[in-house]
Amino acid sequence: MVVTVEPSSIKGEIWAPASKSSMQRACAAAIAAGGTSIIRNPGKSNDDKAALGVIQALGAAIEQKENELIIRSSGIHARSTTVHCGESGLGIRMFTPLVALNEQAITITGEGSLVTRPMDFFDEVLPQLQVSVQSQQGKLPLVVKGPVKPGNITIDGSLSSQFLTGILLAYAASGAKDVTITVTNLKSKPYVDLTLKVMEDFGLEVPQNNNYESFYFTGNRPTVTDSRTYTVEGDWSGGAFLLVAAAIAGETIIKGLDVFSTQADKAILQALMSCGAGISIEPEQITIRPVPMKAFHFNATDCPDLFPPLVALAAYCEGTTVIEGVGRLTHKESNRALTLQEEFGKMGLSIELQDDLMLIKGGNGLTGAKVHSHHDHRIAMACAVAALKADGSTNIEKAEAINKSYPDFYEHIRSLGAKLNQEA
Ligand SMILES: O=C(O)C1=C[C@@H](OP(=O)(O)O)[C@@H](O)[C@H](O)C1
Ligand SMILES: C=C(OP(=O)(O)O)C(=O)O
Repeated sequence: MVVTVEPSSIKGEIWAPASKSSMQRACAAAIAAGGTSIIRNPGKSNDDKAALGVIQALGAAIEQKENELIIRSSGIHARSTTVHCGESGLGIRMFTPLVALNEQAITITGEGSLVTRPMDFFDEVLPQLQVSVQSQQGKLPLVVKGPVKPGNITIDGSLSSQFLTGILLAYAASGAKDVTITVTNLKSKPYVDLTLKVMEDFGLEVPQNNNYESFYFTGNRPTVTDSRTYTVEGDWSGGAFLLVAAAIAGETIIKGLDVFSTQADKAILQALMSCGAGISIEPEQITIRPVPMKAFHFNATDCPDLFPPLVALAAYCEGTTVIEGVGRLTHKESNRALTLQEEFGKMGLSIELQDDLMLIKGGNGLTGAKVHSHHDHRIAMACAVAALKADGSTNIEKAEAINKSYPDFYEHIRSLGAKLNQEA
């Protein structure tokens, strides 16, 4: 699909979408905790749908109601020998240790960019938990045969926090007792906070967190409840595109973003404040309007998904913006440092990469161009937002990539007045 964005002004009020990080964790915690879980504000992105498919394959029953889901679980008992994780990095890394709670061999597959993303972690770590694993030299498909036997282990957290999220959930689900997960060089720490928060919300044991260096399970699960209700959080990652669109293209009120959330991408607020954006934060809503903005410095090491919206923002900030954390971008849906450089380059933006730093020379205006998403949802959304104030129209090829996280994105910005055209 090609989406054409014409220069536009936006105005109005919009609700942020459901967070796939919150929704996918809720699916995993619901099956791990057992009993009945009512999930309010469920997400409907492709990654969310994949998570629902995985827990069904692992034995959960799902009932769809209007704006809520009911998940019933009697523990993790696979009813299929294949589990499909769609294109979700979190999905495969979080669910693989849970799949490995089963005794039978199960094949774990995925699609799109997921087939080239690194999974070597499992080759190294799962055998230490008595799980046999086969991969294609660290890539999909994986075949795992458990059950996981939790023990004291040391894992590397430098590539992704998602593996730790999976191990934490699997340890909690299997009643790990008196064991410690030691983690070296953990990145994306707030995502681990979100995991621990969801574990707490579903009544799983939350291990003692020793400064993100080790996590200790006593084996004492808090009072077990048979049912609970969980509301999926509004998404700061998708919401960041709405906030940046407003800062660039017109006064907008964004609702549904919890300023007390543990989501990593809430840090977009710091960047907006550093560049002098016209922002007003209230408990129920954030209002943002265009004012002249200046270049800023920002460390995105622990919130790498903010790079694409930050580049769109920096393009409209006077001077050279510096963003740290480029090394975190290599293994996402695309190699995002390079795709941002290439696609924004077509719109006339200069982006330099110096080791872990990205330097963006903003404030010179952008030119509409023919760009490509590289099948990466965040690249498509960043280009669409930046195109709102470019000179001339922008065509985004493979624009449907947004379905991975934010299927309503184009509808949402259109409802605010953006001039968009979609062609099959
Ligand atoms: O746990 C999560 O929900 C995620 C963690 C982050 O990955 P890394 O831990 O690999 O940085 C982030 O980039 C991804 O989009 C979602
Ligand atoms: C990298 C992302 O997701 P995942 O790793 O879960 O595929 C993302 O949403 O930008």
